[in-house]
Amino acid sequence: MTAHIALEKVSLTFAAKPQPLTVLQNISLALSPGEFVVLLGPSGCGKSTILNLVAGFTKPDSGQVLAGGKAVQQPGPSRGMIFQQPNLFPWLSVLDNVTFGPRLGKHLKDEVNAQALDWLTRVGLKGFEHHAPWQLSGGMKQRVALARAWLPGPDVLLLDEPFGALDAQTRLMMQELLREAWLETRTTLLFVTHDVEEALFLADRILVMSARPGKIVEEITLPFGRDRDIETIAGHPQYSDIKQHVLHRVRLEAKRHLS
Ligand SMILES: Nc1ncnc2c1ncn2[C@@H]1O[C@H](COP(=O)(O)OP(=O)(O)OP(=O)(O)O)[C@@H](O)[C@H]1O
Repeated sequence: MTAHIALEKVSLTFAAKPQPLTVLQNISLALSPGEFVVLLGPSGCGKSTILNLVAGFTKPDSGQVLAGGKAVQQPGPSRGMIFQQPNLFPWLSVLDNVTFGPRLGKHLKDEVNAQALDWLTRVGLKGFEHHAPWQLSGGMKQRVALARAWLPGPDVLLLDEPFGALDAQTRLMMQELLREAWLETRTTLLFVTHDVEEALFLADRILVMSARPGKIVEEITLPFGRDRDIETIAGHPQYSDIKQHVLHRVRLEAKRHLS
């Protein structure tokens, strides 16, 4: 199958002081259409930089970044991004936050509003469309961000530690919500986290990165199936071994980073 997203021999050095900083060196990776891939790796190894490259915010010094077989030239609605902070406009209602992008593109207001209400219902925010962001909890704000990212029907969603600031209970609910929306839409997801359990629950495949300059040092395809459940996954016969292995690998790379 043709890769939906690909980095081919990508290198990137930032012009930093006192010396340039090589963040990625000759890194390659590929995601199939509809795949859910999680990136794990030490702080500063270049995970967000990879998302920024795929989003089109940054360009590589060498190598290629491809989406749907074409070189990524600039950001576009087919590649959405969700950050740790929901970044909502405080002066706009929930509905206006969700519809902001499509309305800028002069899409029909009634049609966009109907789709936005549909997404707000899916993320459990029916009845909150006229609330202001300050009237919402952190988890509710991140639900708005999910609805906003999914509204334009992106082919790819890039998620940069989207649940990192949430409490454990809310995080679990958001993970389940994300999986449901992903299974329904078949969007290709590239998700960055530091949380190994989160990676195990969410991913089809985990990519472990080395310390900077970041490379993929291990790839683990999870055997849990797509129809998994947060309450039963830990009972899978391979869960403990895989968790231990991934934890060990991630800690090893983090130690290398510090030594
Ligand atoms: N635009 C930039 N200019 C200069 N340096 C940058 C720029 N963007 C990122 N960096 C540096 O590149 C390195 C990699 O950053 P990146 O955010 O990709 O790491 P990360 O793996 O996502 O880290 P974390 O897990 O801590 O979020 C860091 O040292 C960062 O300071």
